Amino acid sequence: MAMTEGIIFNVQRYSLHDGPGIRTTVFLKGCPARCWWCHNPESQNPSPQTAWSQNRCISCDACLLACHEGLKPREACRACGDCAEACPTGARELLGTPTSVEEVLHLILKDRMFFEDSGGGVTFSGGEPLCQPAFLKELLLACRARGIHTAVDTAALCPPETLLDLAPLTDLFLFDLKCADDALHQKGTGVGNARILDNLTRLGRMHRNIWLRIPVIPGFNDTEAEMTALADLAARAAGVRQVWLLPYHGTWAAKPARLGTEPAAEALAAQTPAPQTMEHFARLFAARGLDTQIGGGA
Ligand SMILES: C[S@@+](CC[C@H](N)C(=O)[O-])C[C@H]1O[C@@H](n2cnc3c(N)ncnc32)[C@H](O)[C@@H]1O
Ligand code: SF4
Ligand code: SF4
Ligand code: SF4
Repeated sequence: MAMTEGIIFNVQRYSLHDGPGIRTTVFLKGCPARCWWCHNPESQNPSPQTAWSQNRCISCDACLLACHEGLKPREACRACGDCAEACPTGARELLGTPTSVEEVLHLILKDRMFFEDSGGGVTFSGGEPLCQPAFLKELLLACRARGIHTAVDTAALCPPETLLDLAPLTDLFLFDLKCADDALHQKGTGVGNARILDNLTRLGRMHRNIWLRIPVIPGFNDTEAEMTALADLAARAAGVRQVWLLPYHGTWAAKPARLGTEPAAEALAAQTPAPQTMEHFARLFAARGLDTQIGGGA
């Protein structure tokens, strides 16, 4: 097997919200979008980076001593991870590790028994997993060769050739749609949605197992007009088996401080939508004949 490496920032075992059954979710680093609500902001930068949690720090200076460059400021840090390794409390972390296909596979195979018993498998998420296409392709091939069910959790922010090349190797797509209006999409995520919609049309022509995932984000797409437009779009798309409406949650909240960034003003004001709001939006999709669920994905 080739020794392709990718950058991953987390592997979550026993995940119940990223497709059917019990799953291992592998998070790949790098994303061209900057959704202000993103619960994985540590995924956006494609390179390994350090983080620091003030509330865990006991001011022991072990990290300072470990960094032979005197604890580099963020811009000069080469993300070697020595400071994180020296930290006794986990306050200093390295987010993102170059990892080979074999290493990822080794982790995945630990849970094979759970996959078989529950109808689960592995989900590749991120970040935008399609930003590391060669790595992802080898992982998908390796899983296929071992009969492991695969899901790719994507916002389809990639050239169509990349998506279509990986489609025959992927058992399930968790395809994210964030809003129908291009200008609104640009405003909320930093990128337009023309490529995403085109990718959905192309994927639907060749793949029969797409679950659309639509995050319901207050102040962004939680309007009757947007949800109706998304429901129309979902009803027109080919290959869609299910629609999942994901209520916004604020689990990103502690992350900007760790990453040394500022949260967006919209994020500070956002509240999780009420269950009645979610149910109302779900009815818009169900009324168009779509099998619609509210929640995380399974
Ligand atoms: C972090 S994304 C990674 C995959 C891909 N980049 C995408 O956006 O679909 C995984 C899922 O989390 C959802 N998500 C991100 N931030 C969220 C938040 N604050 N509340 C609810 N869902 C969120 C996304 O809409 C997507 O369905
Ligand atoms: S990751 Fe390496 S270079 Fe960066 S601050 Fe830590 S020890 Fe220094
Ligand atoms: S090693 Fe960890 S606990 Fe000690 S000063 Fe550095 S960040 Fe704080
Ligand atoms: S596309 Fe996904 S990973 Fe990228 S910023 Fe948006 S929610 Fe986060």
